[in-house]
Amino acid sequence: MGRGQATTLFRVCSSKNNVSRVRVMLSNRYFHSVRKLDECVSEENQFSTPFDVSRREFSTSLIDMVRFRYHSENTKFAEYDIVKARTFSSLVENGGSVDDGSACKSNMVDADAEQENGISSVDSVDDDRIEIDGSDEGGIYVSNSSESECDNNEVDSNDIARFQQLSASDPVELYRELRNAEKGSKVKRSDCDKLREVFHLFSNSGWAANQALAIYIGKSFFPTAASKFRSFFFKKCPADVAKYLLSLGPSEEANKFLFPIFVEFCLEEFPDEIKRFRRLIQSADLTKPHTWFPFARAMKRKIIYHCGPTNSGKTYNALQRFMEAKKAIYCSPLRLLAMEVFDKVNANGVYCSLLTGQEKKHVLFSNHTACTVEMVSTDEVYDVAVIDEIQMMSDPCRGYAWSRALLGLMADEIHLCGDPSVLNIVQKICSETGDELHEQHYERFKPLVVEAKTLLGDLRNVRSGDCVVAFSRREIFEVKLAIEKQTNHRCCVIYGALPPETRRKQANLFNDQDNEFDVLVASDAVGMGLNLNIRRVVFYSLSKYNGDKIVPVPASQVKQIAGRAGRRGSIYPDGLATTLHVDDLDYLIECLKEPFEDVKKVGLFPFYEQIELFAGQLPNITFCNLLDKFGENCRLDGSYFLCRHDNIKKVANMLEKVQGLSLEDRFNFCFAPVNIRDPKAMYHLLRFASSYSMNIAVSIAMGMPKGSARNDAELLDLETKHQVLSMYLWLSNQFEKDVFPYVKKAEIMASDIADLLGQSLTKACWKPESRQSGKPKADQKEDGYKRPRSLIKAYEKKKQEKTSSEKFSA
Ligand SMILES: Nc1ncnc2c1ncn2[C@@H]1O[C@H](COP(=O)(O)OP(=O)(O)OP(=O)(O)O)[C@@H](O)[C@H]1O
Repeated sequence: MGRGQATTLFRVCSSKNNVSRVRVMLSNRYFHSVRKLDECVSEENQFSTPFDVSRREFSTSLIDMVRFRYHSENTKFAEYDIVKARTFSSLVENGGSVDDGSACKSNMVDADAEQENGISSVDSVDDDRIEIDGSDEGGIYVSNSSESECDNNEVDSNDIARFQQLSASDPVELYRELRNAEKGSKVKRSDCDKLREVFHLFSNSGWAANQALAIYIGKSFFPTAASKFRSFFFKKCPADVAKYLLSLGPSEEANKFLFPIFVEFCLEEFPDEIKRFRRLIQSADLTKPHTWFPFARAMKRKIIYHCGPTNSGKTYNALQRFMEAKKAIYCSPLRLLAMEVFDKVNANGVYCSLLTGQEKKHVLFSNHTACTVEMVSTDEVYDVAVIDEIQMMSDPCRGYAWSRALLGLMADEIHLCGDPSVLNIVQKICSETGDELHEQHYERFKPLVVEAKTLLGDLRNVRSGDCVVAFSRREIFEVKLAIEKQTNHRCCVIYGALPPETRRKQANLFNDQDNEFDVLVASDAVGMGLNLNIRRVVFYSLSKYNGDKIVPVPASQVKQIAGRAGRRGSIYPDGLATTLHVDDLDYLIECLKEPFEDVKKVGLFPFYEQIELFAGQLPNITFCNLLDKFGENCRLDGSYFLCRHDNIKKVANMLEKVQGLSLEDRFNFCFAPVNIRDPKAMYHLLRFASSYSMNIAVSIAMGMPKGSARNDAELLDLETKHQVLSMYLWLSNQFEKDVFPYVKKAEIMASDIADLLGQSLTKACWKPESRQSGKPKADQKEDGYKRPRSLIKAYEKKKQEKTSSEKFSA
C-alpha cells in the first residue's frame, strides 16, 4: 500500500473501529457503566445506545480473557437462586471460569503505573485499634469484640435474606450507598484480616484485571486502582456488606460481587487514566483488517483457491491464467521461486519483471511481475494475481504478508495455491470482504509410496536420486561427508543460508544426469520452490531443534518435504519416502496419513502508519519497548494473531544506540534480512544504520574473498559475506539510493560469492563448524562419521513417561 494511501485509510479505519469497539461494550447489558464511560471518555458522546456487533480479542496478553458469568454453580446461596442480574461491562462473550489470578500476579502497586497516573502509594494497616486507611472518620475499625458491629459470624435467616438482596442488588446503587456513607463499620481484627484477604485476592485476580480492560483500566494500572478501591471500601463499608463479604471469604464469588462496584468506582475516580488508556488501545487497533483496503473492497474480486497436496498441478494451472492475463502479478514465498517463475514466464515469451527485496529487474514492455509476497503492491490494479503457498498465512513470523496480499490486492481474479489448511479461514475472510470464492480441488498426480525397509540406519544404503533431508547445517555436512566417504555417490547441498542462485545451481547440478552428483543433501529449504529430480526422500531424522528444544518435525512440513519426491515431468514420476532409521518410520507414516490441520488464525502485523499512530501515545520510549507495548495492547479479531517479532526486536534493541534515526527509519531497518544469530552480519547492519543516520554514504567495507572455501570456517564466512551484501541491496531499495551508492559493486560481489559458494560446496569434504564458536562439537568423533540415532523414539518415550506421571499424580 502506498504510504499516503495507507495513512489516510488507516486514520479513517481507526476512527471507524473506535465506534465498533464502543459498540461491543454497549452490546453488554451494563448500560449504566458504559454510559458513564462514554461520558467519561468521549467528548462527542456519540455511543449511547447498545449495538450488537461481533466480539474482539485483545492480542497476546488477553488471549485468555473470560467473561463474567453471574451464575456460579459453587455459590453459597445457589439454593436461593439469587445470584443473577449482576451485570457489568465486558468485551468477551466466551464463557469461562474466573481464573486463578495468574494474569496479575501481584497486588503490589506498580511503581511506574503510580507515577504514570499520578497516584500515591497504597495505605497500610497499623496494629491494634488503629483504623484502616488513616482516617479517624468513617473507616472499618479494628476493634475489640465488644465494639464490633459485625462480630457475630453466625449467619441467621435475616442475614441470608439481606445477603440475597445484596448479591442481587444494583451495583450502581450499592456504590452510591458506599460513596455517600459517612463512616464504615467496625470489625474485629480477625475479620479485618479476612477482609484484607478478600481484597488481596481481588487485586490478584487475573480475571478481574482482564475484565477491567473493558472499561480501559490497563493491566499495569489495575493493582493501583484495586488498592485505591480497597481503601475506599474500608473507609465506607457498612456492616451488612462487610458481613456478606466475610461470609463469602476470599473467593470467586467475592470477586464477582466486588467487580461491578469496582467498575463504578473506577469510572468516577480515574477518568483521566481511562481516557489515556483508551486512546492507547485505539491506536493499537488491528481489528477488521479487511476495512484497511477500501479500494480492494470496492472491486468485485473472484478468488480461486487451488487446493491440494504438493505435486498436484496447482501452481501450474494458476500460472497458465497468469500468463494469459493482460496484466498480472505472481507472489512467491521465496526469492528463488520468484526467480524461477520470472525465467519460466520469459522463456515462454511473456515479458515478465522481477521484484524482490534485493533486486528489481524491469523487463521492457512487461505487464507481468514475479515478486516476493512482501513486495506486492496493493496500489496497482491487475487482471490476475497468483498468491503461492497461501497456507503460509498462518506462518508465525511472515504470515502477515500473505494476509495483506489476500486482503489488499486489487485484482479481478486472485488465484491462491496451497494445501487445504487455510481453506476455512479463507472462506471466512471472503465472506467478510464480499469476494466470490471458487474452490478447485486437486489430487497428487501419483501417490507417494512409503518405503518400509528404510535405510536401516546406514547411509551406505543411499541410492542415486535420493534426497537426504536433515534439519541443521551441521547434520547436512556430516551426511554429505559420510556419504562421499563411504559410497561412490557425490552430493549436492541445499540449505536456507545459501543464496538462491547457489541453491538453484546445486539443484541444476543434481537434476543433470550427466555428472556424478546424484544425491542431494538438503534442509527443509528443499520443501518449496525447486523442481528436482528426486526419486526418494530419505529423512535423516524427524526431529529438529526449534531454537529452544528438540521437537518432532510438524506433520505439515513432513508432507511438504516428502512431496518433493516423484514430480510430474521429472525423470522419477513415482515418488518414494522413507527414513534413515526404522524407529522413525511410524512417525513418517503417521504424518503422511494425517489430514491437513485446519488453521484457526492467520498472521497480521501493523503497517508503519499504525506504529506511528501508536507511538504518538507513548512518547519517550524506545522502539523496542514500543513494539512490546503494541503487542500487549493491540486488539485483533478472532481469526488473526499478531506475528512474532522477536527478530525485529533484537535488531531494534541493537539500533537503540544509533542516534538520529527517525521512527520510520528504525521500522525499516528492523525488517532488513539479517541472521540475528550471526554477530558479523549484525555488526554490519549496525554500521549501515550508523552511516545512514549521519547521512554518510554507506560503504560495503568488506573485501572480496580470495577463492572458494577450503574449510567450514571459510564457507561460513562466504555465507555471511553474501548475507551482508544481500542486506545492503535490500536496504538500498528501502532508502534513498544516493545513501547507498555501491549497489552495482554489491551486486557483482554477491554474484561472485554465490559462485564461490557453489564451487566450495562441490568440493566440500570437511567437518562442519558452529557459527557461534567456530569449533566442532566436543562429541564429534575424529573419523567424522558417527552413526546417527533416532530421536523420535526417545521423544515419544519421554512424552509417554510425562503423561503417565501426570496421570499418576492426578
Ligand atoms: N498440466 C500439466 N502439464 C504439464 N506439466 C504439468 C501440468 N501440471 C503440472 N505439471 C508439472 O508438474 C509439476 C508439479 O506441478 P505444480 O508445481 O503445479 O504442483 P503444485 O501442486 O503446485 O506443487 P507444489 O505445491 O509442490 O508446488 C511441475 O513440474 C509442473 O510443471
